Amino acid sequence: MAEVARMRLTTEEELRTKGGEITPDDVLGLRAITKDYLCSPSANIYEVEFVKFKIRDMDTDTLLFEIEKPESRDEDGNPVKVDPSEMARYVRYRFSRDFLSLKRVGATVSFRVGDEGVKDFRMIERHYFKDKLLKSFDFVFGYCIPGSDNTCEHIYEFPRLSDELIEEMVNCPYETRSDSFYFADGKLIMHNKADYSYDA
Ligand SMILES: CCCCCCCCCCCCCC(=O)O
Repeated sequence: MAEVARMRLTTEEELRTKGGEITPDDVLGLRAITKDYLCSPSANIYEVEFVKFKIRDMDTDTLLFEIEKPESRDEDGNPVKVDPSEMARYVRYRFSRDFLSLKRVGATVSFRVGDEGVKDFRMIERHYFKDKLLKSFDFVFGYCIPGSDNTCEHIYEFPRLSDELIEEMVNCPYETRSDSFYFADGKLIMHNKADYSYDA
């Protein structure tokens, strides 16, 4: 509670016009899903490239979702670097109602970084239903060495959702949304969005 009271509230409009870099504290102050991206794909100066993502229910070790990017190759069969501006920044997930009763979900992400090391790589991901903030996650990847392939799993501890809220979320597909903000050395370098339905 004390932490929330100390937090500086921010708005998307304010961050869009503030000038300079967007910081973790800036996005932690947001109380609504953003309408647009807070940085352009070209802000990804470290050429971070996500190549694989999977999530599992940690209590039963059941795989819930998995996606792997097929590697692009040139005519000689050599891997081709993907232009960051070509990477999808928006993902739509369709889960069943049961997903909302899970307690802990493990998300394993594999990513490459370019020729420069990434200091303090961190993701802040904020989940909303309509205009309500459900939970904000803060995952630290730490330092990534130049040219490295990295894989790590972070744990989403689910918030407790009332039966009424679950019912509403199931009945309002894609009105549950998230903003994923990625920082390197305290500066915003990537912003991805997702939306969710729970009626599969
Ligand atoms: C229902 C509130 C808690 C939500 C926790 C959801 C965990 C979902 C994991 C998938 C997040 C992927 C985000 C993305 O693709 O950018």
